Amino acid sequence: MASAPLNELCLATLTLSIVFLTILWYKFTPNIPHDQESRLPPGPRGLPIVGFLPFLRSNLHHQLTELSQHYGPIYKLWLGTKLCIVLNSPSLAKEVVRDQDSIFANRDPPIAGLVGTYGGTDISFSPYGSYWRDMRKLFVREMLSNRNLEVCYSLRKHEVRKTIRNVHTKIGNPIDIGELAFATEMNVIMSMIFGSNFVEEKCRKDGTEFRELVIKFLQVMGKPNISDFFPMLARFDLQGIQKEMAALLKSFESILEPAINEHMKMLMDKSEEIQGNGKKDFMHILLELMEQKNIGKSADLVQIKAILVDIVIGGTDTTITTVEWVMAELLNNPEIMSKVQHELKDVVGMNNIVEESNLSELNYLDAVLKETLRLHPALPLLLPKRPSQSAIVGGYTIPEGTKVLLNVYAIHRDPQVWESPLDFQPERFLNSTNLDYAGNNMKYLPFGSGRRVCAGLPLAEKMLMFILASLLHSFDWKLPEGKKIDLSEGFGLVIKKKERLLAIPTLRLPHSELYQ
Ligand code: HEM
Repeated sequence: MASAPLNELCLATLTLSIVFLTILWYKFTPNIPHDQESRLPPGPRGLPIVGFLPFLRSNLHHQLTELSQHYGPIYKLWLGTKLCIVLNSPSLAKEVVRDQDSIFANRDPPIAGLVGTYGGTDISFSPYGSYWRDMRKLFVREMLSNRNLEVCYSLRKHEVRKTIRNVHTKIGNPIDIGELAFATEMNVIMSMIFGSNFVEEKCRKDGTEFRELVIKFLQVMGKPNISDFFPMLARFDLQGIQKEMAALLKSFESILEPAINEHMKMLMDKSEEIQGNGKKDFMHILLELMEQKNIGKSADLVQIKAILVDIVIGGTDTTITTVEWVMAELLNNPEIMSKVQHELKDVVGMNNIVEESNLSELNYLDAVLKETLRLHPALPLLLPKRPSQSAIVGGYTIPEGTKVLLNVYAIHRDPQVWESPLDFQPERFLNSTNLDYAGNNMKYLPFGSGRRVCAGLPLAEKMLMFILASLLHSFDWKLPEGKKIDLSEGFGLVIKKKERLLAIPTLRLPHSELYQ
């Protein structure tokens, strides 16, 4: 008996909620003009109000690839009040990142992404325009200039050698490859940003904690958030995602702020240490440029911190995930691993350690890396785009403000584009002249293409090749007894292996001093 009023209450609440949501839906669903609506691409029918949202799965890129088999290379999904259009072919990619790049260079960041980047004041999520252009120029031309990358080689070498020494102490024991790659990449990035002292003091102490933080940051950013699909609900933060992201950003700041402050002080004191040998770390370049531009003081700091989020969070997880996938594919394909090591023996020699000058000669390893990024692109849907005006793509209308996903995962595995697309065959990259990372060939886009192509590409390529060549030249690797490779994927903005990869190293080089 007592449950009857409760049921009535539930029913009333439910009815009211439906009425409320219906009103909101009508009020906030973008008003697409009738002539445009009839020219939208096809797509699955969702439910009223929520659209396709209840049917989304956690491995979104798989699901979107399956949908392209039903609805064709361009289709639409209504996700709450948000219209989302997915592109799944090289010719459609060309229309967007080549023919109409200036319209599609705008981003559609998730709300968690905005919270995690101080309102999108970083490079990745800032809208297309002069602010983004200045920030990107500063990063690409100043921080990642050829000269600066050359000058920083000693830092990269120092960290990679440290990793080799570390593995040497664990010969015969299982090593977590992701953890190893993380420590190396993070130390390199941190020393390039703050100088090597910071790495010794800080990263060493908080290494594991920091890794968890980086992983969590990208997981939270990739979580489906009701606020993104019903923006009018964002203020309620119903899933607590915005709050969680704000807390993660605070933890990130607590690690970086002392170093930023120290640099500011050093710059103000014009200390010898920083002036000296032309070897400026990123922080120094950033602070100097900000000072030259006379941007207001508080704006400076926010911009600096936002750029650091891109480099530290965006740059490291993509790189280490890729190292992990390469090693997993090589352990799964021993004959390919042996070809890589043969090449290392020929190019580097068994009495030498890998130097960055060797990397351009390692054609087979380069092909292995490219093939891995074909099958396992770290960002399989790139970063979402939002056209700044309505456009026609594939003969269909894409209205202004739509979320546009370029499904690189589908393109990279399309049997009409690649022969035996699911097989791991590095040879397919050996004699191809235009399958590079710059996004010139629309069938291969692991770093995106057009104006918003990955800004960290020169550093990413150097680091990936250097870490992999060094690990594979110094050691032989095998799986722990009885273990099989599991190539299934986890969930998040960056697609990682579901299971951590453990592998056992044995010595490969003849002289112990090559491990010092
Ligand atoms: C394996 C390593 C990496 C992969 C696969 C990767 C991939 C990508 C992709 C797919 C995009 C989006 C492109 C688009 O939407 O068209 C991107 C953007 C970006 N990446 Fe990377 N990335 C990697 C490493 C790095 C590193 C090491 C850094 C920095 C040090 C970096 C910094 C950035 C930035 C700043 C953007 C935003 C560019 C913009 O919006 O203008 N990435 N990356």
